[in-house]
Amino acid sequence: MPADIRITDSSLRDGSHAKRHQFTVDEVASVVAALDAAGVPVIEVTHGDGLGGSSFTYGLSRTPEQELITAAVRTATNAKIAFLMLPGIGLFDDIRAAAGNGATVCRIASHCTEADITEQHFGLARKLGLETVGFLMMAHSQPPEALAAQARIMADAGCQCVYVVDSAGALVLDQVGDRVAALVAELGADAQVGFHGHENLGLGVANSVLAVRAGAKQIDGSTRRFGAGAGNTPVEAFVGVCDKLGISTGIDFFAIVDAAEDVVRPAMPDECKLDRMALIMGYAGVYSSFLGHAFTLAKRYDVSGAEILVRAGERRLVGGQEDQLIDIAVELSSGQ
Ligand SMILES: CC[C@H](O)CC(=O)C(=O)O
Ligand SMILES: [Mn+2]
Repeated sequence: MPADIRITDSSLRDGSHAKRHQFTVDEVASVVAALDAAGVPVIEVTHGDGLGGSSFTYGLSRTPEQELITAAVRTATNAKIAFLMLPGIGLFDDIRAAAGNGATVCRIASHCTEADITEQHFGLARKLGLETVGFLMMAHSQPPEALAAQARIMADAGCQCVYVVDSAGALVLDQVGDRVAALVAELGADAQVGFHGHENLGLGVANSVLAVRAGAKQIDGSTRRFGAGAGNTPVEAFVGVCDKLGISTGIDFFAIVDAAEDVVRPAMPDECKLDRMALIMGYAGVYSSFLGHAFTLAKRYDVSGAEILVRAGERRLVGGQEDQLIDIAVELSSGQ
């Protein structure tokens, strides 16, 4: 029996932000082995900012991501290995390399008003025979109908599942359902709809359930919430909730609970916490991957990390504008 929904685990990609991109091959292999054994159907492995993200601006990787992808592919017996790429950070050749190393799901992300920058990348991915997923990031910042129009651009370019991506963990309950429903109505049989949640307001699981009720067929999470900000929708909790609601995921609850505790937690530098800075991100609508940057800048310039995030929210900064966090920190340190 096919599962009702397909879960993609992002611990080894969104978790890369929380790990400051320091994954080793051994960590990736052990996490993939445990998730695969628990029945997780798709596992995403890439630098936190996607292919090509290893850089001074986004954070240098300890291990080249293509080596991590290769190790994941070698380890998985059933799970598909996915990678993320943001046009402008990753290049066509990065997609070709990931495909050559055996990854089969290509996830392409843009800010949620800029889907047109993904068109060529979806074209290449389909030509390479990859399954395609599109990410409309910072989805809280646009109303349902605007997101649906952007989803249409991705689907027409060859995207097979468009995700509503709550990058800031700012969406609340029906705000998720309304957005997912708008995409489902727009895309019909042309593409599936997915949801990617963050825990910054503590709603990852509840928001994901509402996404499924509105018609989402693919849901992202991270085991042990290992992700940016307060982390992602916890896969193990979501699987347990789905079991109780009669939504089949194909993942064994007890096996994923053990994987979370025994394998994923030891690979994490710290728990992903619902603390002051994470809550502010959810409340102010700030990109979750800014957390580590704000933390580092707060220390370097001796200013409040929370205040950096509040100003980032006021300026409506989007992914790729990490350098503007430095401007904010400098302003705060000079009393502006
Ligand atoms: C930098 C890409 C970003 O982390 C993608 C993502 O997971 C999100 O927007 O939530
Ligand atoms: Mn994310």
